[in-house]
Amino acid sequence: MADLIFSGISKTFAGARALDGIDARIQKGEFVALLGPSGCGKTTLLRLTAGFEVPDTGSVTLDGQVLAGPGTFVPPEDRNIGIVFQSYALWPHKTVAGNVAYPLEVRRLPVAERRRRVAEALDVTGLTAFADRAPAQLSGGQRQRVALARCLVADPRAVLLDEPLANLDLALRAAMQEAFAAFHRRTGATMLYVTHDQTEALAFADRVAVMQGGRIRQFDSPEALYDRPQDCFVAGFVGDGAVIALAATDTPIGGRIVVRAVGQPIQARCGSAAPTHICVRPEQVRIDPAGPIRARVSGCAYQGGRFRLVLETQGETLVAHAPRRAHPGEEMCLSLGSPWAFRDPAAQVFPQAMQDA
Ligand SMILES: Nc1ncnc2c1ncn2[C@@H]1O[C@H](COP(=O)(O)OP(=O)(O)OP(=O)(O)O)[C@@H](O)[C@H]1O
Repeated sequence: MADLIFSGISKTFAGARALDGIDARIQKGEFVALLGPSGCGKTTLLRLTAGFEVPDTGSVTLDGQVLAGPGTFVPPEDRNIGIVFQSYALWPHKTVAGNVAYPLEVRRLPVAERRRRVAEALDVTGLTAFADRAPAQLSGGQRQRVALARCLVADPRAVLLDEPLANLDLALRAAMQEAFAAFHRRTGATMLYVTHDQTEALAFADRVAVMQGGRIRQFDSPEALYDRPQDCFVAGFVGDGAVIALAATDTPIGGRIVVRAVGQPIQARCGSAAPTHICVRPEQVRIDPAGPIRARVSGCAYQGGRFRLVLETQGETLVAHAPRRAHPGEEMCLSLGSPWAFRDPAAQVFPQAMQDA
């Protein structure tokens, strides 16, 4: 398996920019998710990697080989990259084993070698017992596992997965997410996984590239995206909580800063000299009778074992988790524990210093 490098990639369709200067390096054996709203360019990046599209500028390199770039284009069939789509694209008249064997037949591998590799791929994907069934006799999740086995049997340099679980129901998705993660652990395959479901991306990917408007906004581990988002889009798109513009800030000392938000001075963690916003996750909002922030409940939803409260204070909306139900209109006091303060590159307004506020 191989390093996959995107360098300065842009792609325009009929005057509309689908990708706008993508730079990223995916390491050998990494499981990377491309996460972002509809139309942000995830599928286009995947299709460029597979060779179904050609970049306008920039290059795609796999294990030191330029696949696409100025004057170079390696056709899809010569890239040895496996692809799993949400539509399983199985041969209906072939058995499970026949479908999985197909790429090896095309390559004219000897029969004994074919049998060995098919048996191995069926074993890794938990399909050995289904080898002789037709695709029509399988569930959606089993069919998706056949597609995965067929892709793996060819020993690809990288595996691309385009929303592979989009057609499955919720319970099956959870089981299949676990199956993909187990598969990744077992094979060590470099995997690029497109999804707009952040639970899926955060749960299993080593790193997640959060995309918007054809650009990668942040490429980080799931915990870094959640704890230390770099801009308002990532803070709002990944995870639950609130993004609040700051009225004023102090000078940061040792990664901590006092900021003014929701009418209070608040101790925050910080990674930049002049933050413009804070990201407040539900775990950082404490319902505390002695807390300095007065808030009014505007919503309450049961989430299995806890309630998600939506709280209004000083024109801002916070989210908290609570052990008991609260009612709209109910008032409560809150304290905030260490939200994350960051500087949004697009922020126009520069916060005042605390002493001016
Ligand atoms: N073949 C094409 N012709 C014209 N426009 C295209 C083509 N393919 C993609 N686009 C446009 O490029 C942009 C990015 O599309 P892309 O499919 O990569 O987004 P996506 O993030 O995968 O979205 P989704 O989650 O909805 O699949 C969109 O505005 C889309 O309409």
